[in-house]
Amino acid sequence: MWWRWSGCWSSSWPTAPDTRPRHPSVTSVPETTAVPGTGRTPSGIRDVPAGHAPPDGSGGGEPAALTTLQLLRLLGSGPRGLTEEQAGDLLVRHGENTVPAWRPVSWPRRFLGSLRDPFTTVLLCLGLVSAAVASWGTACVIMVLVVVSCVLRSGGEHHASRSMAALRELVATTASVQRRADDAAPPQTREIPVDQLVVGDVVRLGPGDLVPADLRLLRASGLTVHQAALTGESAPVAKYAVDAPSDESAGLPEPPHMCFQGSSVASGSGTALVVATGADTRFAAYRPPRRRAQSAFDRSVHGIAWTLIRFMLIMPPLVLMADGALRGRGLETLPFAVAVAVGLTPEMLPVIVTAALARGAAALARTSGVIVKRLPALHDLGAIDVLCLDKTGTLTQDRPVVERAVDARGRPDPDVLGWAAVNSFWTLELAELPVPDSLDEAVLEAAGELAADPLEYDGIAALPFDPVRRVATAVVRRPGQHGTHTLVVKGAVEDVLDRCASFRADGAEPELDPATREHLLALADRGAASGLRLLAVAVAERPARSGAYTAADLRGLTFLGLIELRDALAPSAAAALDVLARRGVEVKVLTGDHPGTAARACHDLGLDPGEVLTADRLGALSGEALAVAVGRATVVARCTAQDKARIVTALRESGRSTGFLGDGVNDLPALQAADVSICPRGGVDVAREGADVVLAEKDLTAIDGAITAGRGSSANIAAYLRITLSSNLGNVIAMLAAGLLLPFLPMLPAQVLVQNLCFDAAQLAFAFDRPGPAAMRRPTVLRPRAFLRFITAFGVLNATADMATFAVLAFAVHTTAGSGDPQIFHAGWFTENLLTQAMVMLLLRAGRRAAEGRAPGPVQLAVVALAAVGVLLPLSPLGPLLGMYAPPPLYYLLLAVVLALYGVALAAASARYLRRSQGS
Ligand SMILES: Nc1ncnc2c1ncn2[C@@H]1O[C@H](COP(=O)(O)OP(=O)(O)OP(=O)(O)O)[C@@H](O)[C@H]1O
Repeated sequence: MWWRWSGCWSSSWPTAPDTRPRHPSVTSVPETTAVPGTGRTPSGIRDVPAGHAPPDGSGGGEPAALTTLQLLRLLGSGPRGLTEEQAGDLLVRHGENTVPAWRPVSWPRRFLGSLRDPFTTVLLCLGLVSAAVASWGTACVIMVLVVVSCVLRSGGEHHASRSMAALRELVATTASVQRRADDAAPPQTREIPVDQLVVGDVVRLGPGDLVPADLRLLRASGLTVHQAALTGESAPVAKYAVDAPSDESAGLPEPPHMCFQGSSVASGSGTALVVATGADTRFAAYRPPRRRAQSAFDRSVHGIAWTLIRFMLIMPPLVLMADGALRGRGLETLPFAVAVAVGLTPEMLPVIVTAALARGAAALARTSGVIVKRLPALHDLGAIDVLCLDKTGTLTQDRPVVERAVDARGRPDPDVLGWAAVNSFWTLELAELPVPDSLDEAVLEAAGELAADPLEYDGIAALPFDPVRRVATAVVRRPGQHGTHTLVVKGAVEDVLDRCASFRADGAEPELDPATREHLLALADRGAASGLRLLAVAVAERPARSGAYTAADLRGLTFLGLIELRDALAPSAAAALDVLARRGVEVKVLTGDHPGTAARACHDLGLDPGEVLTADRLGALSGEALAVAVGRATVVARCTAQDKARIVTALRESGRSTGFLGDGVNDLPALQAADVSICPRGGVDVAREGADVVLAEKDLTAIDGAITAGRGSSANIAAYLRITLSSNLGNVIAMLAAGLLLPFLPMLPAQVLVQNLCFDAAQLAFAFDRPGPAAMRRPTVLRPRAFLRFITAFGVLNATADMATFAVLAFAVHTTAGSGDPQIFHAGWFTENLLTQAMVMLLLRAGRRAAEGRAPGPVQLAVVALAAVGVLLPLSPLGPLLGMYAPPPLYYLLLAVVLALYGVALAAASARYLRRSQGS
């Protein structure tokens, strides 16, 4: 059955390209077939595989300058492609088609790279200062901190990048290659991983494909490519096959008959010969760095980090000056001042960020098949508060079925379906599209049931569907009518009507006046309002000609009627939309489809469509005005790729954290513009390759899972930052105060640093924590002001507990020992610091938890370990080594009271903070 396309289209396409009638094409982008012929003598080609020199000894030349025949002979290939054996040999000899810059970074390089982290740099500087004043103990402990944090960080990143690479393999791009089992066998088209391509392979290109290597076109139909990555030019560029290139065209920087790796197909299709792979491609030579704008979360974390670094840098001179002025101490205080600055550093931040993200991404891949290709995108996912998506396949199943075909009067008319099938069949056939469009499949399926046969016509030329023009055109010859060509056009109702001058009704073809046009649009609106998808069909007769057809020929058409298709709603969409709304994520549908169809789909899924906008009404708006207009709407219909990108950009610039879910070539600019780009695994190559997150299926439920995982990781990182910084700040305030009040240093530098090491180790638990449901309810945003308020408030509370401990310690030591022994003071304070830190970890974390009734496993364990070290270390043999002697029992008793009071204050403050932050 000719209308059953699935399978036969992608796996084996026998010999159609060589046997079908071929003609120049329909638009400014002509269909071209490079028939091998003769041309200039080649003069030296770079990429010729060894052993593939032309038998005529013609040497070589630039692939762009040779004739097709010369090039094929030079590469030992042919229009039917290589044999599997030849391809295998070439792969072994010349290696895989991968760009060297993409090879993974080794662990030692990562280790060196982690030394460039700002916190590490500051620590190293402080270590050097300590060494310069011969404070070797401090310098050694700082070095241990640096090495531990770099090993953990580079190890974590290395592990994360290896698992990411393994995950990326699952969504690796493939190329459609034409190969033969042996010399005598017919060519078979099959998908192979892009890295398996070799020079001489013949590949097929279709809309959305990434150009997998440097290629010379053998045939092309309406082919345009985006080559912005190579040239910076954002508009698609026409490409066509040329058999014998002129000097002028071959000498162009981007010859029209060559496609280069790094570009992608915007529309049309082509068959091409691979002329360079891997390191020999142009892309490998000048791949421009693609820097992404920092996400809001990254910006907040960096902002906080730099504030701390400034604070750390002013800390040692400040301590020195204050100590000098008030206590008359000199440079001997420097190691202590350095240790205080080190105590402020959240040096585990990069480690915890990487570990939390990698863990979240791995769990997501394991549980729902969602692959996060760029690790920080997991944060961005957690932060999105607006999700833009297309309609087809997201809200609907993308399995349209023709409901009926009607003429201009709205009466059933099988002829309309017959012409639509002619259009679908010949556009698919002549354009050699690797994957048929679902609307075309539906039309062919329905027409097959009516026994309509497009093969009665001869296909002449075709221009496949173009999302900007929104029409597809086939030029055919009716049986026996050699002097006439028939243009058969189908597409979006408004776009087809714009090209019509008359309409067919009751056997006549009256002029299409404005009133009839309005009437036909209203007919379409009624169909759309009941949720139907619509295709308008029109034809025109033209005298036969051999020259190319252009877009200008698509006018003066006769409107035939409409095809109405029903695309059932996706079963899980309604529930997923509801969950997204409850998570505080606003959904916006940006579609190329009819406004009525999109609004009805939203309505049926329980998403209030409100006022439905069409992209042409937004044309004049930009920036803030556009964001306001789009902010109010749920559906924007009739969007082109550029409209979708403008809308996403406007939302982002208005401060919304924006995600975009799309899978087609017309979604590409919007995917690039979004904070997080999400694409299903079945999306076109270029969309999938550029996406931050790849879903197993185009399913909104999976997005909810991904958002939850993102919020979980971000919540852990935010909790780490809040807890660490507030208790570090508290300790630093208390140490400075004690330093000024006491006749001796409140803690020795080595004690400060050991205490810091214990804190750091315990806080690693945050990377493995499971935040409670409260963290999942809203987008995770770190608001720096609120954040600073938090750390100041809790820091002061912590410092108050510390100061109370001084008093207690002084009292206990004085009553029992009769003197203020610094070693006992140090031990007492060490214990108190670690115990308060453990309490902060437990209470600030469990404050949220307790309300939700779940116990935090890893954090709880870390808290117990930290408390145990705090109590036992000064009592152990290590205590005296670090300059600490056991405080009297009375101290522990009084400390318990202080801690109990601190615990109550902390729990109350934390509950108040929770109430306020949940209310805001
Ligand atoms: N193969 C095709 N041939 C002719 N017309 C088509 C074809 N595919 C789509 N159209 C028309 O173009 C319009 C816009 O299609 P487009 O692919 O841009 O958006 P969509 O897939 O319907 O929506 P979404 O962007 O939500 O996925 C459709 O409403 C339809 O009328």
